[in-house]
Amino acid sequence: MDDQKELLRTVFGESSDSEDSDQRRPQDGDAVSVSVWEPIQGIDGLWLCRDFLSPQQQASLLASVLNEGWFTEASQNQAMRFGNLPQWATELSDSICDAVIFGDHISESKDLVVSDSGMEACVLPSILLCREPLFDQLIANAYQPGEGICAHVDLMRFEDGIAIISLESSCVMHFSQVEEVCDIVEGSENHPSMKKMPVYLTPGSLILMSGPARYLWKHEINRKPGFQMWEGQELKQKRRISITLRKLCQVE
Ligand SMILES: O=C(O)CCC(=O)C(=O)O
Ligand SMILES: [Fe+2]
Repeated sequence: MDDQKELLRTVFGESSDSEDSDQRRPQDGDAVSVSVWEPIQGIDGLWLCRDFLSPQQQASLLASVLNEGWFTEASQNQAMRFGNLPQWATELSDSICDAVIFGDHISESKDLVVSDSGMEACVLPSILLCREPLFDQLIANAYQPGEGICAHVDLMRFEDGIAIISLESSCVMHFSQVEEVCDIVEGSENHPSMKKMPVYLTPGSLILMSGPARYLWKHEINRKPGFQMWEGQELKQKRRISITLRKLCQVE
């Protein structure tokens, strides 16, 4: 176990068991026991946990979201909460914390995952993981088939360390470097650094963005025909709901 993990486990103790919640930890019969994190190659600070929520946990989270009265009509596509989050969101945030502390990394090479700086990469720097609360802003987005979100970097009013959980429908999220870091010259659209990097998000998956992934890369979801391609196939679209958790910057 690496030093950071050992330190975090000492600070946080062992994984907390379910406290009257379906979302906290996998239940009996669930196949998932330990969260597995994949670094997204080429995007420092972007990690994917594919099986973060079991099907049962997804159903429970979706029920909690819908129970808020959100998304009862197809025209309603966004809801936000600031400050004290609903209990289900606090539990979700605790589960993210557990998944970071107790999860395992995988890498194609089976070597230690290293960041661009040559340091062993961590899913979320401990300075972010230890802040209290970990998240205090929640945004839930509902996308009907064909709907997505334009390329953007999340607003600077939010701190580093952003989590996105996907529900209901798979999608491809594309990442592209912000222009200032691409050293753009005219006609450089085909330059490797301008390439959009696709990341496949399945229901129940979680991505964490920090550092370069949060500040130096834009993310977008284009669900127009022809853009949701994965392994040569166009994805079938249904409604997709996402939960984004962030922490507001403190104002002095
Ligand atoms: O829906 C998503 O997966 C992304 C949402 C997002 O990027 C945002 O709300 O800033
Ligand atoms: Fe975003």
